[in-house]
Amino acid sequence: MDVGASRHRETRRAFVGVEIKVEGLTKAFGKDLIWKDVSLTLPAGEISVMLGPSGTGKSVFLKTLIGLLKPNTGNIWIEGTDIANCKEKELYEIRKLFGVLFQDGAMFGSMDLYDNVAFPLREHTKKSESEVRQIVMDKMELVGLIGAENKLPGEISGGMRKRAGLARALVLDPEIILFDEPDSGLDPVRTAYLNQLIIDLNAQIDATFLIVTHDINTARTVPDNIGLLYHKHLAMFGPREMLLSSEEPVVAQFLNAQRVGPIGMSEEKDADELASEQGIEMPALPPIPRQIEPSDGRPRRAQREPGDWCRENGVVPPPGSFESALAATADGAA
Ligand SMILES: Nc1ncnc2c1ncn2[C@@H]1O[C@H](COP(=O)(O)OP(=O)(O)OP(=O)(O)O)[C@@H](O)[C@H]1O
Repeated sequence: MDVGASRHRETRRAFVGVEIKVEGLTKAFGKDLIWKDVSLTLPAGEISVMLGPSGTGKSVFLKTLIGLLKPNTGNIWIEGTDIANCKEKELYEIRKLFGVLFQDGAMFGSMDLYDNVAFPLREHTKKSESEVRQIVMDKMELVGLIGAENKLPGEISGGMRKRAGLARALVLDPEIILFDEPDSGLDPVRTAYLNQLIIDLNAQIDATFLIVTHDINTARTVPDNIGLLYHKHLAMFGPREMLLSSEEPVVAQFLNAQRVGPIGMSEEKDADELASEQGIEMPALPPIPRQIEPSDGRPRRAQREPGDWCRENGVVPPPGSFESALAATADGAA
């Protein structure tokens, strides 16, 4: 009998995470408008990614979702509470649903990884040290850090720090996990491992994930949904296949990392540059890659069959879409 698999089954929860419904959200700092009228729903238990050129307010969006920043107008509904307009006490309660992985892991430099991961438990619960130990070791195992408990954050690599930050974000069993650029500063191999870890984690805990990233490969292969902030508004938000098959110039340019299109060096291209591009066609959309699947082969609750959304919506995906990585490699080699 596969003991690992049965233990895994037991740890999968019988419920899915929490939906976040954002309505007409606007944020400005003084006269400086960051984004306006953002509306979207992060579906319960699904993985969503928020993309956008630098400075478009992705981190501000994350901080607003968790109530660290107040929007000027709009609502953020979580389990029947509008956290954009609720009392501090209610916000405090709702915040307990969140786990956040900050960009640099946000570890205390003087504490070893064990104490860093144990910190929220010691701070926010009355658990005994033996219970704390069990939870910390469980989460350290989940992120592959067993054996590194006594290292200081300064003694480990950036990838390990992120995983330690993730273990700490998990100790209070969050229903929603926000990842602020989890792949920043990581090499492509470490990013691939972290992306697999994110998928495996979602399969296991069914929480609602929102990832802010600049990494196009992450955006194309990890999430169930993609959003794009651009020019002070939400250009588009929807299922991954919808955005990856979209010909909308801003979406197609950003998701395919192309130079031709409306987005320029300083976010918007100037009129001359755009005029010189008149008549230049946008390159054809590349194939839609397959979404990363859990490493144990069991589908996530939110996972859909490759091409499902395109079929349901009568969209013909770009040629070569959804071929398995192996088939694509074999084709390339032929
Ligand atoms: N507390 C604050 N007070 C005033 N302005 C702020 C504050 N926080 C962020 N900003 C401004 O909001 C804008 C958006 O910042 P934010 O960090 O959210 O962008 P981003 O899309 O996450 O960028 P990047 O991709 O480069 O990390 C920036 O112009 C920033 O200066």
